[in-house]
Amino acid sequence: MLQVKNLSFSYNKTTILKNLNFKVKKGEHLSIIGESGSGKSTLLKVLYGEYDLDSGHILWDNTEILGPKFNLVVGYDFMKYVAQEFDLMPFITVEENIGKFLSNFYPEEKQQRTAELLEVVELTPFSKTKVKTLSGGQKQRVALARALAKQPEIILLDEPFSHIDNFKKQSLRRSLFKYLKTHHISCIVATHDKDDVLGYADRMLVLNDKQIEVNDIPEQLFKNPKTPLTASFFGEFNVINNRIVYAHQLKLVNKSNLKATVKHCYFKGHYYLIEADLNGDTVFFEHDGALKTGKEISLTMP
Ligand SMILES: Nc1ncnc2c1ncn2[C@@H]1O[C@H](COP(=O)(O)OP(=O)(O)OP(=O)(O)O)[C@@H](O)[C@H]1O
Repeated sequence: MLQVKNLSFSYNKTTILKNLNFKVKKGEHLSIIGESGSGKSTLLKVLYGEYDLDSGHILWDNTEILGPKFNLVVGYDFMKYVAQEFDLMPFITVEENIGKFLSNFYPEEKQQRTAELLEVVELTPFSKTKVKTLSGGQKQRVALARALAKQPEIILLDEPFSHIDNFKKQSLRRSLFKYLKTHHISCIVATHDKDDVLGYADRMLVLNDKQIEVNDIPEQLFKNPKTPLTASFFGEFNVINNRIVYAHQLKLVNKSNLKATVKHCYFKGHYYLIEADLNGDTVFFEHDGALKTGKEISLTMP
């Protein structure tokens, strides 16, 4: 289990993380979310031992994770970290990059393991391709496979699918997260994408103003977001009568006390997002058809 106790960290004199406390159990999947600049990447780097803490402790089971002041080489065998900038060897092939950290003593096992990992990241057809000729998304997948090569106990992923197109993202996400769960590998994923969280993460931690705003089960946070920041992660929302109401919860009805005027209509595929004026405030709701600008409407909320 990973235990983070009273962790504080600053770059020079600027505090980025203040007094964080949380745990990640074996095989558990934790998502870290927060606005750009809230310190998600910094937290992953600190957990990896890339920096020294101002104060606090990080423990993986009984091993204390320490920064460069105490370690000549950053990192531990049980933990892998895939940064946003993946640092691969460009002049060798995909399979050589993945196999780089596997023992040459057992060539058959090495080959099997490489083939298994290529499948997890859906790069089997590129096994003999030189990394320098790959696209950004393909390189990101090689970096993921390489981090898994030696079966870590915990993996830290910084926006793991940021370079991967939507077409591939869905299946890669399923394949990778399924692999981590089956092999009881704990993972901490910094992300901006709710699809990386819903359906996969056991817990979701929201970073705000250097601290943990909330750490809970994603379903709870989705159903009952306590703050606009949490709600905004899941989608378009409104604050009406001091309540957070998602756009999909606000419905058009024949008659109600919530009278609004349509301002704009956005085509969103299987629905339209309607922007309306409600007593001088802008509200958004989802509707299955387009509505004309200027139309007077009535709305209801749960
Ligand atoms: N090496 C560094 N030295 C000094 N300040 C840094 C360094 N790296 C990041 N910062 C600052 O720390 C803060 C947190 O940055 P960080 O990259 O951790 O945020 P983030 O939540 O991961 O953002 P994003 O979602 O945009 O990736 C930012 O204000 C950033 O400018």
